[in-house]
Amino acid sequence: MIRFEQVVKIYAGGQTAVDDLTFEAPTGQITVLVGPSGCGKTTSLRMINRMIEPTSGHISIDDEDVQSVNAARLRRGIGYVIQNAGLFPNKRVVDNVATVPILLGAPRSQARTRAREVLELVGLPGDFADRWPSQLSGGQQQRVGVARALAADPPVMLMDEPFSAVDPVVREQLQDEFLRLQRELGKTIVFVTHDIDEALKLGDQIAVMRVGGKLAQLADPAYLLAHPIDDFVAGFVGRDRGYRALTFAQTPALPLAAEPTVPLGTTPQEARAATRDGWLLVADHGRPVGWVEPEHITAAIEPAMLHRGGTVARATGPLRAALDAALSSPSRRGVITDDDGILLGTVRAHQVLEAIEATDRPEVDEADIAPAGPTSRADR
Ligand SMILES: Nc1ncnc2c1ncn2[C@@H]1O[C@H](COP(=O)(O)OP(=O)(O)OP(=O)(O)O)[C@@H](O)[C@H]1O
Repeated sequence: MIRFEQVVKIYAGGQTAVDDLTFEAPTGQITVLVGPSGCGKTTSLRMINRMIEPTSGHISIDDEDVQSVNAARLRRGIGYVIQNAGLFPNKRVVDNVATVPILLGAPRSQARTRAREVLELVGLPGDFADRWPSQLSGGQQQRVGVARALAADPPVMLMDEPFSAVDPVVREQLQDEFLRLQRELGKTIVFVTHDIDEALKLGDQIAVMRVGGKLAQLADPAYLLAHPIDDFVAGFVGRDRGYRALTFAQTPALPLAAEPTVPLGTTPQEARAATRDGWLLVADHGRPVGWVEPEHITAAIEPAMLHRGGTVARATGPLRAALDAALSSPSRRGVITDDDGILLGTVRAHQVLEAIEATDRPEVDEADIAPAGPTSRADR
């Protein structure tokens, strides 16, 4: 666990960057520091590995005060990932990743073997290792940055806007892969971002900071969305927070209606006989593949005829996904499957809304600042 106790940082010019910061980042979880530009996120992060020294207060890792550890040694034991990856341009990818293990005394060949393993783990197998950083895309460079931080298998990782410099599609992929990795590795991570959506997606708990370096609220994502502590936090988590909170709502049993399906290859005549309201669900071995309008087909059903707009939701997934499935379906019936993608039935938007109405909201805690709840990544 990383613990901040009344940490203050006042820079030489008199600028208070961090003001009386107290919080804990629990072992094996992702704590996200989020807030507007200049609120002291990076300063807070860099005080953990002593790239910046606090003016007063204490930071400890597993009850050991970081001030009592040699700064260079401390840093080698903590993974650190920054925006734009910060790779050494004159070192091949494999040697970038092997840097810390070598500094820690690993023989070069062993460090390189480990580097190749970690590169594979982050989705850069084979010949990527032998390229120069300039021969990689921005997203691939970020992956190398994550691999480099993981190479020495540190229990603690500090990540400063690691996915901000890539386009939104690549960012989503990197976030998904990062969550998958974290489920396997269970590192203690402090992650800085100014993007509330990224914070809500990645954080087991979120520390919202305000300009002046003060902690505004510390809570898990569902609680933060349901109970922002003041106007600043409410504004920061956004106007559509009620809708976004559905991402975290436990799914009650939805009233699913049986939905007739036909396979690919069904003739127009058969399809017209099977439809109830002009739309017909096509499934392949129980897996829904899309909707057709039998009135508008003139040949046996093939993939190119399918309406692809509708999303599919898992029965165990969030209510937001079920609502989206209903709203995006051309038949207005949302397709619901089991975890293996097998059709369970369909649901209408008003039924999802009724389920939402019946859902408990997170309770308001007596304390103004809520502790992170028991929700873990694996549950989402
Ligand atoms: N070396 C420095 N000397 C003086 N002031 C600094 C220094 N570094 C940062 N600051 C100031 O401290 C405050 C906090 O900066 P910090 O970089 O920690 O914020 P941040 O929340 O990470 O911002 P951003 O999201 O823009 O990166 C800012 O007002 C900044 O101008």
